[in-house]
Amino acid sequence: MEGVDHLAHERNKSEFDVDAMKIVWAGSPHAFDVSDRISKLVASDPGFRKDNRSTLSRKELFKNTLRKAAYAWKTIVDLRLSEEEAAKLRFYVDEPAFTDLHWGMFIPAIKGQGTEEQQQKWLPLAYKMQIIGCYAQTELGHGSNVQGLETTATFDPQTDEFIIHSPTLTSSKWWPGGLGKVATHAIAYARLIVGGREHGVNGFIVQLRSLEDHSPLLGITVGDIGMKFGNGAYNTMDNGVLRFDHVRIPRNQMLMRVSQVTCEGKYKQSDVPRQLVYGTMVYVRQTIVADASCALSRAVCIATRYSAVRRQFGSQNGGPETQVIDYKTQQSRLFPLLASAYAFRFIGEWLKWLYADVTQRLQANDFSTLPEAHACTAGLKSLTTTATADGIEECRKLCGGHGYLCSSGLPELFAVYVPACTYEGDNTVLLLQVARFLMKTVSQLGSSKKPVGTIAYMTRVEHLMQCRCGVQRGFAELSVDLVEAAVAHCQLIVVSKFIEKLQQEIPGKGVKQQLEVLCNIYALFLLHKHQGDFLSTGCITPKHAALANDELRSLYSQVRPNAIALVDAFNYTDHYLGSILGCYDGNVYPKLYEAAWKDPLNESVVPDGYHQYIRPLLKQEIRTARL
Ligand SMILES: CCCCCCCC/C=C\CCCCCCCCCC(=O)SCCNC(=O)CCNC(=O)[C@H](O)C(C)(C)COP(=O)(O)OP(=O)(O)OC[C@H]1O[C@@H](n2cnc3c(N)ncnc32)[C@H](O)[C@@H]1OP(=O)(O)O
Ligand SMILES: Cc1cc2nc3c(=O)[nH]c(=O)nc-3n(C[C@H](O)[C@H](O)[C@H](O)COP(=O)(O)OP(=O)(O)OC[C@H]3O[C@@H](n4cnc5c(N)ncnc54)[C@H](O)[C@@H]3O)c2cc1C
Repeated sequence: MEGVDHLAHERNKSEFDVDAMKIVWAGSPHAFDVSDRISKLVASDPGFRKDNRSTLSRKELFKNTLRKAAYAWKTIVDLRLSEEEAAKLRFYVDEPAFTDLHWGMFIPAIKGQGTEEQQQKWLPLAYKMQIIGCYAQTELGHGSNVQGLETTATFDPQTDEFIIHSPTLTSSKWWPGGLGKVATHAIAYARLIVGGREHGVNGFIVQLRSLEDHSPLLGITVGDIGMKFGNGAYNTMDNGVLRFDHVRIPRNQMLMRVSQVTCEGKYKQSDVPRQLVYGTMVYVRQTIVADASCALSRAVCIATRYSAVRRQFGSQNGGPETQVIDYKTQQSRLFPLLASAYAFRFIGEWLKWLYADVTQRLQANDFSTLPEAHACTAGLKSLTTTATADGIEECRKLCGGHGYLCSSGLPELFAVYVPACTYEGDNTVLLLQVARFLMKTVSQLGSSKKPVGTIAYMTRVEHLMQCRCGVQRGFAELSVDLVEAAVAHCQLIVVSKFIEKLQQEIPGKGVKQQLEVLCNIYALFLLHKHQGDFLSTGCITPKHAALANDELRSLYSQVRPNAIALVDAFNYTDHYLGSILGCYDGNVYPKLYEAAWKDPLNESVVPDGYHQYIRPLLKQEIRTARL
């Protein structure tokens, strides 16, 4: 029945202060207040409805996304929302759109790679959305290999301009979000050519469309690259294709914090690492880790609530069947994902600190932690997105057949999320960067340069390297093993930072105890999953492995009474979850049944096409093959 909490009995089992855990999940009382207020604002405004997405055509879907983006912007302006509140509103609108790239990449690129003068010119226009930007780096022929990009930017000293050109088909910009139909400007990455000499890939601000009638400017060919994975999902985003035909831009539209070109045509490289040109990608990778905890926690919330609602088998003398959440197999699949959601939340908090710290150091020309920041953002982006994409799919399976319904929210969540394993760096390519960092660290063992921070533990392998220092096989030859070592390195960071989180003051009855249980589940589940490596290297004995298994089962039993409260702590509205299976009150079956009849296919009891195709079949009016 409506208004009845079908999960009340589960909520009454909780052994900790859920409101206190909500603050821990949000990060602070202030962050909780902003999230709670804005999520409810979005949920209560019919202008942000999203339950019809799977029934719209691509063009209807895209136009609806533009409407919502404009409506969101109007809401932000009318309510005078702060930058933090506005970001939260865009998050809870929950629809990939051009604004993700305008706010998430175009603006950060100007802030990170533009000079003070360039920031003063372009940021006010971007913040007021008087221009809409995208990040145009990837090309048809190159994405991972940034140094392989083919677009050219040739300096013309006669006119003090750069000529931006797409020399080949494969140099066409391909994938940039927001590019296809909306962006008026791009940060385009191109090979800088000055006086016939190449100076690597740099970023250039290029206007793409008229601010009067939105038509593409002279020399610009631009459009959408077409439908992507899934129906609604990421098709709300106009990922685009862009070709330049000798497009001229003023010299001062090359982002010049890292490298400069003078009006005399002199190329100058600042005394900063050239990799700062990649700074926007590092920034986005750390935000993607926080996004991973959001996406995984959504899926886990849905699967946990539904696992408590769903009963199957086990009825004794006509009594109620067993809740599937009580099956040990269901717990062994679900609770490690619940623990991962919390683990990724805390590693996301730490990575945000690491990024802020390296940014502050860069301002003082201190580049000492840049390699570690690159390795951590690359590795943790790879680890958390892979685990989250796999976790969302596991949550769909944990919900049985109903998990495959769009009304469960899981198919769309999966379809929107999985590209995170590719965008902002293919996950394997990024792990290879971590592996390169680890090997460089190992090669420096024994020198005066002692490993610190997240690689401090590597001093312990020093003895290994000394006895094996002569044995070196090619990086490429060992890359599979090195990628596994990179994953293990990142997992160690996640576990370490979870443990460090527990050493902080954590208010609320039973809250720290619950987090300790989740931390132990996360760590022991990894040990169980990789026990072959731990056993073969002698890190643990078979008895240790058995003890870990026993402890995991015990920990699952400890989580069980708190599972619903632990997902309630995410404080997601039913609107944001977009899932009948995950609705707060657990009143699933009536809602599933009601939703079915709303499908357009049920607008008529006799389907279109019956008289044309089915009736002739049934009436044998179609010659049938001799049976
Ligand atoms: C239904 C609801 C759904 C809810 C879920 C929603 C979830 C999503 C929510 C929000 C979405 C947010 C919006 C996201 C939208 C998508 C955005 C995507 C945008 C993009 O994809 S932009 C393009 C990204 N492209 C890449 O990442 C390219 C990857 N390739 C590279 O980074 C580089 O090519 C490379 C690093 C792999 C190699 O570079 P290269 O110059 O060749 O360098 P190397 O020779 O390998 O190394 C040399 C040296 O440099 C060091 N180094 C490399 N990179 C960096 C760096 N970034 N910073 C610092 N140092 C770096 C490297 O370590 C070497 O050092 P050494 O010499 O060893 O000391
Ligand atoms: C939804 C979505 C949104 C995007 N948005 C943007 C955007 O806004 N702006 C933008 O510029 N780009 C964007 N991209 C592009 C994205 O950044 C690239 O697709 C991504 O960097 C991967 O590069 P790639 O496509 O060249 O993959 P590839 O590198 O071609 O990967 C193909 C395979 O090759 C393997 N591989 C590649 N190099 C190596 C190597 N050295 N060693 C071992 N294996 C290797 C990879 O692991 C992978 O298995 C987007 C992509 C998607 C899917």
